[in-house]
Amino acid sequence: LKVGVSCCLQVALRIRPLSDAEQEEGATIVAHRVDEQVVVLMDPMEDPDDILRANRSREKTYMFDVAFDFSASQEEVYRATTKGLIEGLISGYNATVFAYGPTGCGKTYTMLGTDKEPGIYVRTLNDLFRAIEETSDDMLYSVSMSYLEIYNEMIRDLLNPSSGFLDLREDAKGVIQVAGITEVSTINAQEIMELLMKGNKLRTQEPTAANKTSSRSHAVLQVAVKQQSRSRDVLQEVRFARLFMIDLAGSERAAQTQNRGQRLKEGAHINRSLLALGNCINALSDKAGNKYVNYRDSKLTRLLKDSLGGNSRTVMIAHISPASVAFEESRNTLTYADRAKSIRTRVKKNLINVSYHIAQYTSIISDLRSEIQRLKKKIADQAGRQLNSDRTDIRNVQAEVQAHSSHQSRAEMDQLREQLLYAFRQQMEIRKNLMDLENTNMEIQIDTSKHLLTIADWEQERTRRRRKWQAESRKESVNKDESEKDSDSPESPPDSTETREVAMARETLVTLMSEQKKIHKQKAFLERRFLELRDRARRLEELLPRRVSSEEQREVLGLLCKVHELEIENAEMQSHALLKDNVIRQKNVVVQRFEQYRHLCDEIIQKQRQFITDHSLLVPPHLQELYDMYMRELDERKLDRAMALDKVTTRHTIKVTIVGSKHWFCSRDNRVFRSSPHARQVKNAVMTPPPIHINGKERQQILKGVQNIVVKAARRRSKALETDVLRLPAAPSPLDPKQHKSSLSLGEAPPRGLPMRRGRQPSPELRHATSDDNLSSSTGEGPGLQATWTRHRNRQVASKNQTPREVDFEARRKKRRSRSFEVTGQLPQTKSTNAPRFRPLDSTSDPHLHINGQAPMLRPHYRGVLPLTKVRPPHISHQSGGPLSLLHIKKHVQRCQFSSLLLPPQIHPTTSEEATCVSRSSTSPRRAPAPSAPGGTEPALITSWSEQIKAGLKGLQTLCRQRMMSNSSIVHLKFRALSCLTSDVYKFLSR
Ligand SMILES: Nc1ncnc2c1ncn2[C@@H]1O[C@H](COP(=O)(O)OP(=O)(O)OP(=O)(O)O)[C@@H](O)[C@H]1O
Repeated sequence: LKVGVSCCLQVALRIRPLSDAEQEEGATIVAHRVDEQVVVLMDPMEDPDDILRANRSREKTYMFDVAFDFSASQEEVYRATTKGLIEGLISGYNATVFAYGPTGCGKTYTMLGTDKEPGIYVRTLNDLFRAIEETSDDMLYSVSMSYLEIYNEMIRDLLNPSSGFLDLREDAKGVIQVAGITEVSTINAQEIMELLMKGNKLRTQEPTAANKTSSRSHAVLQVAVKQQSRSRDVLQEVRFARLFMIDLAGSERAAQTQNRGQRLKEGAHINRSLLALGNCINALSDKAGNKYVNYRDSKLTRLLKDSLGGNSRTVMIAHISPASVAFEESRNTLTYADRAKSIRTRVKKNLINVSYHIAQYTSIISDLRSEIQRLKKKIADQAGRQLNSDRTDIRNVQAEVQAHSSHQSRAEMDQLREQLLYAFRQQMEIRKNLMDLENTNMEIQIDTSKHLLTIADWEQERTRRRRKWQAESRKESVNKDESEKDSDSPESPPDSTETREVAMARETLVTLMSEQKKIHKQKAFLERRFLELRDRARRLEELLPRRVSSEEQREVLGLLCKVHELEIENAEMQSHALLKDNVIRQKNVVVQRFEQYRHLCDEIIQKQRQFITDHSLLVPPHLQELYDMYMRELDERKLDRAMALDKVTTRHTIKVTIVGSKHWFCSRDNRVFRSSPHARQVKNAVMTPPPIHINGKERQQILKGVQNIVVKAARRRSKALETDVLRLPAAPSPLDPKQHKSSLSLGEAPPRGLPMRRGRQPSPELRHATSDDNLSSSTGEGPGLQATWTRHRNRQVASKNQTPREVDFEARRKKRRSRSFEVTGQLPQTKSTNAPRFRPLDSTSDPHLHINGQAPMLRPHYRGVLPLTKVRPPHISHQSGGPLSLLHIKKHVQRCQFSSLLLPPQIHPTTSEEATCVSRSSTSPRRAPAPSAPGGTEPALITSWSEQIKAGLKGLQTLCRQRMMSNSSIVHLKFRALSCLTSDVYKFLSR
């Protein structure tokens, strides 16, 4: 807030016409307007024959800023009192207009008026909105309005009476506010008038003997105006101001109003608050300024605090009746009004300066300005010194001639200086405009890319949906015969109508394009103009040495030029800084997108992993390897470091969340083989997830009635295992280390029909599979075979150590998760012939699963399992996707320099020999070909995750190509790798 200017409270007086009642009473006119400012009040009780009082004046004269009598129109009153406040209001000056006077003297008439003769409220608002409209091309306004009444010392919202009584509060700046008042934002005069009329009807009005439509409350209309420039500037000024328009209740004498009961009580309150107002006026008008101003005596004075003694231009319109019968009231009113004239308020403009991110630019410019000022002063001093020397050497003719010539040269130099300054100023102006244009252009570009992204996202989504629909309808058409097709027509294609957001994005794009064109034109024009001006300035600079005689002058002008050059250079630098800033902002948008996808990737990988763990699915070695690599990547915070690097570069905060408690890890039993040092390291670094507690009730529920499902599931799984083994390639010879190594990959699995691992003990996996199939063998089905695929440790342990209760619990848990189990107790038809998905017996060895608050007896063999609550039930569908090949993955992984991170296999060899082979081969990345898909189905959920990831990354790739992505390229590539991993998991699951 700027320092205020002291100004006096303006006081106007209005004398209403004699009312019918007064005429009937035979009252005479005692109040006369003498001229525009002077009013005379005559005492009707004076007896001209009273000799004792003969020398006393019969009349009292009052002078106000303006005075009106019965002949004054509403328009005249408004023009002379309030109109002038509007300009100040929109420039940021608070204003108050209040009508004061005894009851029935015309306050409401002046403020509200009638339909035919509207009062100050309407006229002010009309003019305010007109003024706003006139300047709305350059300025941006927001206007809000509230309307309240103070009735019996209680504040009521006239725009929302149901809000009850409101309180007055003082904000941090000491401005009085009405807490919870309704503020209507509009710049429509008609709308405001309607609200006003509505509010006024709610105002407490009762007929009294003195006035048929006596207002029993003080009505306060508050209009708040906020204004700021539309054009973006280095320093943006926001101006705000409040206008109070107050129609006070009239002071009254009980005898005159003949009020009783409620009216009398109202009158007492009105008089009390008016007395408080009078006291404040007295105190404020005290010439010595010693009196304490007690605003706190009434709500009215608290509300008027700023209007009376603070930051406001205030107009008081005092009202009196001209009738002799109202002499006393008129005299009191005139006395108070007269006193109020000497009240001074300190008005200041309410300004907030909003500086933008180019604040540094402002400071440089202001420094340069002060430098220019200093130079100007130097020139002026020099001229002054010259003048003085002229005077002293008046007798010296030679000096006279010199003076003459120096005067001439000074004039010339002044002219030159003016021209130079003008040229420089214009150059600066153009530079500034160019910067603004550049800034706007950048913002448009950012907006454009955002909208393009919205459209691209939508189009990708549409394509995805279409493809899905096409695949489904193809499948349907294969399954259904013709007659069925006729009766049950296929689903309609997915809705491809654009969303509102996309339509709006397209519309906005068109507008942005045209804006951009306009900006380009303006820029070209300004650049041409700038070049012209620069040439002109250079020509002037060249003239300098010839025109300027004094060396000092030349030096000064040279400096001036230098300063301007620097100024321009600075402006250019700032312009470049802005440009860079905008580029960074653009990049940041892309990085943020990457971040989103990274989280998505993490989530998918973990959920898929959880899925694998829960259902004890077999994990091919190369996938396990990739997964371990992913875990290491997470543990070593590599991605986060890359993100941090990007953060530093872009100076933007990108939230990078480490998966934290979701870290989980699967290791082999040390009794069977020794993990590599790195694996141990990773294992040690893995965080343990919180244990899962299952309450007794739930456990009981779980235990009940799932045995059948367990048996059925096991049977089906065994069948499926059999099928899988038939599809697996031949196993290598156990004696050949190379082949041992290769045996870990599916490509070198035993040939179809060959017995597994002859001449050696079955691997734990195999043993496990066999033991697993104990259940199925009990149903008369043969054991399933599983050779080289990694199986979860816990499965083995579970089969040995699990109690029936735990088994039952797990089966129950599975049941909850699998819809197909729930409905039929069997796997769906299409799945039953394929790889097993659900292993009800396997997951109960989860070390973190506490039943009845007790830790399980088993030692955990893998640490960290996602909490059960994180796992979603797999939604079964029959759609196949196109997973990326392993080669493809490797390509990307190598490109990202992941190859060095492809650590020795966590691929779970089944014997110590195998472990040796593995450790030997640990330095080279696996080259296992992608397993041939046995064909089958995958849960739709996983399909959609993978598709989302792929589609998203594809979009990002395109985006990266379009933009400068150097800073984010690492992150990008890593995301690619993550995506590949996810795809592989997906691919695996789809078997
Ligand atoms: N200047 C005027 N010209 C014509 N009629 C007027 C004028 N001033 C007041 N009146 C009339 O006088 C009557 C009383 O006026 P008004 O209700 O405005 O008084 P008031 O001061 O608001 O009274 P209260 O304090 O009791 O509300 C109204 O009927 C109004 O129309």
